[in-house]
Amino acid sequence: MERESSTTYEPKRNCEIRVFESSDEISTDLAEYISQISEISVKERGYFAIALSGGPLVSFLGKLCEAPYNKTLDWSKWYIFWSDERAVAKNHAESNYKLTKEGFIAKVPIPHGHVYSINDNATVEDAATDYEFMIRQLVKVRTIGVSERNDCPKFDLILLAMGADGHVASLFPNHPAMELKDDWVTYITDSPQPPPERITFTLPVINSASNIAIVSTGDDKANAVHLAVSDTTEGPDAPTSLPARMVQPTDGKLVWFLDKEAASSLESMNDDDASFDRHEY
Ligand SMILES: O=C(O)[C@H](O)[C@@H](O)[C@H](O)[C@H](O)COP(=O)(O)O
Repeated sequence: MERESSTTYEPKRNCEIRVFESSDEISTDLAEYISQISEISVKERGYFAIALSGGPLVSFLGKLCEAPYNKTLDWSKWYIFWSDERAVAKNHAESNYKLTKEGFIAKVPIPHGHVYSINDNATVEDAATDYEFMIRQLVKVRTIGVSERNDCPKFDLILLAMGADGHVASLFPNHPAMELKDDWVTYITDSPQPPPERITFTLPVINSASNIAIVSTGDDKANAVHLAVSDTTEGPDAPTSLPARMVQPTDGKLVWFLDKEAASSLESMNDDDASFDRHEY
């Protein structure tokens, strides 16, 4: 795909930032990005283990269901997981599973048995335990890779959205769930955004992925994007408790997909904290 890079900053933090004119352009580039990672993963490991999030993310997967990807990708090697789920029934309008099924999975030939949804028929505590157990089984047989650094699952790709408060998956600012080091999957019962009960990957799992993409649009995200990618470590803006900032792959690659509005605060970064590669397409 032809790309033009308009501005490049010396990267200090380990990420790439792609800025687009419209959601449609994000969708186009994201499809190519996912397709390339899927092909590499299938070639190298025989599988493609991808974790999705809920919310608006599925609306960016439309191009992946169309030509050429619907014909060229080896969908039989895809394994689908969720980085978080809201504690609602699978047929509820707010179910991440339902949103993803209707907007993506039903449109591509991924084998039914490769879709690992989170149990909606248990307490959030039990659902988190079950999901972690299931992931452990799949790590053992290497359907999901393993991080050599910490034995965490190494998903080929984790796709995240970000809220205006900087939350990713169901990890919210200042929430104790952000501190978990040994759990892979946890639950919360006090989400500041409804519904209150949710199941979520922990930061060690997110950060162990080979590839992480954060897709974020809208000017309400501009401040969180700025705090997440800046090098500020002191002062009132020090974003140590911002979940999106804590997404720091240990051995993988992080790419931000932003529209111009979400990227608008990046323009004000000066040379001292211009800490990212910025490309406009
Ligand atoms: O799980 C949820 O309750 C939300 O859907 C959430 O995680 C969402 O991804 C962000 O809030 C970004 O959503 P917007 O880009 O639509 O603001």
